[in-house]
Amino acid sequence: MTTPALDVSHLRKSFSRPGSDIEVLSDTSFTLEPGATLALTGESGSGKSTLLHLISGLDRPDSGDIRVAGQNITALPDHGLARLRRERIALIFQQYNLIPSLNVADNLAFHARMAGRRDDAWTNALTERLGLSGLSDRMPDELSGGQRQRVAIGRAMALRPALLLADEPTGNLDEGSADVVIAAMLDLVAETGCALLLVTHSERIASRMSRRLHLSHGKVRPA
Ligand SMILES: Nc1ncnc2c1ncn2[C@@H]1O[C@H](COP(=O)(O)OP(=O)(O)OP(=O)(O)O)[C@@H](O)[C@H]1O
Repeated sequence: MTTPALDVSHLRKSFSRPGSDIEVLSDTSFTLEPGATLALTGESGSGKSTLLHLISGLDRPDSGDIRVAGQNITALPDHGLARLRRERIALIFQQYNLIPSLNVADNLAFHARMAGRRDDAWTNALTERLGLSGLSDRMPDELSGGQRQRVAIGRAMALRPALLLADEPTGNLDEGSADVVIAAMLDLVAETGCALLLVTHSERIASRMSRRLHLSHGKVRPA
């Protein structure tokens, strides 16, 4: 049996507010196989970003388990979690989050170099596959939104993660640029066997994923 890229089991998360607690996730469970693509939808405030933060190890659940490529991240101490996040989980955000002082080539290779896993052949292949070959010397502020997001995808995939988490990755892009970005992600996910969990408000983008889940009242259900 294949080990799931992601196994989320009975997750609960509340936030304490003066006078009241907000239960955001009450019993959230799902799995994602290697190479699978999943769209997560839900109303604003339903907890999509909270769920991504827990899966990426940026925050801890109150209870429940999260396994990434078989490893239970909820049981890991902080340093082990930081390492797993660096090596197995990649994140793409709506705001690109490129390093403004580094050019395209250095942004793309940044995380792999930081992890001591420089692989020039793979980063060169990613540069070409993402249509960035002529842009290697450009700085982030000299790029369009779609180009910036393609650099962010390259940076995420340079480490060959088991799981790619994308939070509204095309939220700032027009339809044409969004389509190019989604096609690039799906192409690289299919090639590497990485699993993709993508949060979106867009029906059009969600329909491109192989599976869909809707988050409502703290639980996910097939959409
Ligand atoms: N650190 C926090 N402290 C208190 N409440 C929080 C915190 N983070 C999130 N929340 C609350 O948890 C709920 C879910 O927020 P979350 O950002 O996960 O929703 P979302 O589905 O991603 O929304 P959107 O689609 O608008 O981005 C909201 O009611 C939010 O106010």
